Amino acid sequence: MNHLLRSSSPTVTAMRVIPVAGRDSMLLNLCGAHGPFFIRNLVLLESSDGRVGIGEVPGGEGILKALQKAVALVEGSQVARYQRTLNAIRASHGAHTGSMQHQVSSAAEAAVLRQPHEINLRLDNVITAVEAALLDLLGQHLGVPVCELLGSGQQRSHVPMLAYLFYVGDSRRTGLRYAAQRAGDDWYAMRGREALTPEAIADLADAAAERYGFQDFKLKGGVMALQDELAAIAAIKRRRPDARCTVDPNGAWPLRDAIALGKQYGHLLAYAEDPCGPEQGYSGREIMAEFKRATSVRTATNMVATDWRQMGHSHLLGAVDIPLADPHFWTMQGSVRLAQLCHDWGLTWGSHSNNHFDVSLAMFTHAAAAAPGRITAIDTHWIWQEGEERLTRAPLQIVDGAVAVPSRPGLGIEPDLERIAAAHALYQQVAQGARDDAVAMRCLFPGWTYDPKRPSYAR
Ligand SMILES: O=C([O-])[C@@H](O)[C@@H](O)[C@H](O)[C@@H](O)C(=O)[O-]
Ligand SMILES: [Mg+2]
Repeated sequence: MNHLLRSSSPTVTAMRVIPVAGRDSMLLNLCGAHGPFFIRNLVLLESSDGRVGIGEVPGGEGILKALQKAVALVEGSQVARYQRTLNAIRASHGAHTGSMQHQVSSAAEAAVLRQPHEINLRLDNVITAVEAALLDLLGQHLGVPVCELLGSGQQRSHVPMLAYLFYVGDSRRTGLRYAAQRAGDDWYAMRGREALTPEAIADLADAAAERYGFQDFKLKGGVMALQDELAAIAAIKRRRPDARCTVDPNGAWPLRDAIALGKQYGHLLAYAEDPCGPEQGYSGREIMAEFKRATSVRTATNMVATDWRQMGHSHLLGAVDIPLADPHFWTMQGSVRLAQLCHDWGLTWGSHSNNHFDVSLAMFTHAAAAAPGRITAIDTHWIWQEGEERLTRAPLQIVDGAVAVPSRPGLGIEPDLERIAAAHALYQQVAQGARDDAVAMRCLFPGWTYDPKRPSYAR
């Protein structure tokens, strides 16, 4: 490198890694139930021109430690040379430049059965946290929004989001510290109350649509019997015939049943997300391809095409129409690169999500804003936190089912340091290591264990 190059780039003067926690409802999934708190990791960068850049990624010790290890590589670096800094972090983990597959968890962790929400935890989460914060700083320095620095630049003014619906357990029966349940029929009251039937799911869809204007709906499945989850979709469609609906059982449905019901009810679905997973020695990609061929239902995934190598296999098999390229594990740049490929190859880009704060909402928004062509409404868990949680002064808003892309420079958000300190204090009080959704489920069903092929609640 030529050290004599003159650069007007600001430098990073300080990097802080801050684990934070927020409150959640008792959302059910294949792995159990969300506990009363979720955790995330934040990166805050200060620059020599007096600015602050921010990034947010999943919580957990592995990512936290890897981010702390990156501090020495980030501090003192030039903001405009962010690629060089990201490559240095990759190299410090033994990854090649641009490699997408290194895990940050230990070999021992990798050896145990990985649950759906663990599949996407890897070095790219670490890269993304720093990448987002550096792009935020660079955008502010140059006076342009982050989406204009990604791929071929900004492609849309609004990003469509979907209503991510969950069956909700009765948190009062758990003895855990969930927020008190409220009376009323607006979204904020309903999101904390039990919802276990098709009509209750349709009520949630109505309340979410009323509050945020959604036209797209996703039900987290793997909880009830397959036909009951499709009955919940049918209940939404009865009330909203034009709704675009999908269901995501995280690969739990046996292929035979999924094909039989997919043929009967597939017309209700805009696409099916990870309907099936590995079976009888065949990979999830092979089984998904069989499902698709047999039912003609389009498929989406955040489980079987989660990096470039898997994408290659998936494409050769014709397994997936909609890769859900969450920037938190594809990186912001990687996610947009995949969006460009989807556009050129006739696939549809979308994004997966996990519980997140409003920093991630901005990150999703900028990545999706830079995705060319027709995209599918992207996942966000934000509706389960919106109104009570925030780490920025003015979170982006979901209006008419979409977020307007901010025209302010960088990510277009302003960190609220007091709220961040409070979320960190909560983390210190409640964090219990890695996410384990079995804990809350065992409060309802003592001795409950995860089974990737059995619904978690209706057993
Ligand atoms: O929040 C959840 O329970 C979801 O199941 C999440 O963990 C998944 O990673 C994700 O949303 C998905 O689409 O599979
Ligand atoms: Mg999914």
